[in-house]
Amino acid sequence: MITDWLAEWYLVTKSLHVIAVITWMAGIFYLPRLFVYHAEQVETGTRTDSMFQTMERRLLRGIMNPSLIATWVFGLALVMTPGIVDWSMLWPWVKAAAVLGMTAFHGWLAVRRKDFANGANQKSGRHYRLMNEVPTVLMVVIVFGVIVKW
Ligand code: HEM
Repeated sequence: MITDWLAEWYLVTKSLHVIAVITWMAGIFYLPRLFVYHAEQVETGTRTDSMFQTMERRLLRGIMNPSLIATWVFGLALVMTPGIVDWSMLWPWVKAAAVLGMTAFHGWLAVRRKDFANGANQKSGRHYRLMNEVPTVLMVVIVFGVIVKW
């Protein structure tokens, strides 16, 4: 049975989940910082502009997208592991909402990266600085949710 197998591998799955979370969050926090410098310091069409575009593309495609997929795959494996998630409690619902918010934020960053790649960014450095607070709040909610387990 798959559930027996998931129960046996629970701690390994959880370790892989946390590793994927760390690499995803590294990118989630760093990419908006790159956008701040890109928006404030770099003129469109210069060599520095194309260097920023390369860094942004590689961070998103090489690190963040695979990490998002791994976080979801191992996270859903944990959800299916017997005895781990009690849906009558509050925390799994709060975590689910915050994790969907984090995934939506990732999608927003991907769209903004395309704007920079097309030389069409409209947003200010201040805007990206403010948006950086979104994943911080979500991360606090997720970690307290999954560890304190209200
Ligand atoms: C993407 C969808 C996600 C799903 C389906 C998911 C689901 C889960 C589940 C079911 C557990 C096991 C809880 C337990 O063993 O008691 C877990 C553990 C954990 N998750 Fe997630 N998670 C997701 C994303 C995230 C994100 C984005 C973060 C952090 C920003 C995160 C941080 C953690 C941490 C730190 C643990 C370990 C908690 C502990 O050992 O007590 N997860 N996750």
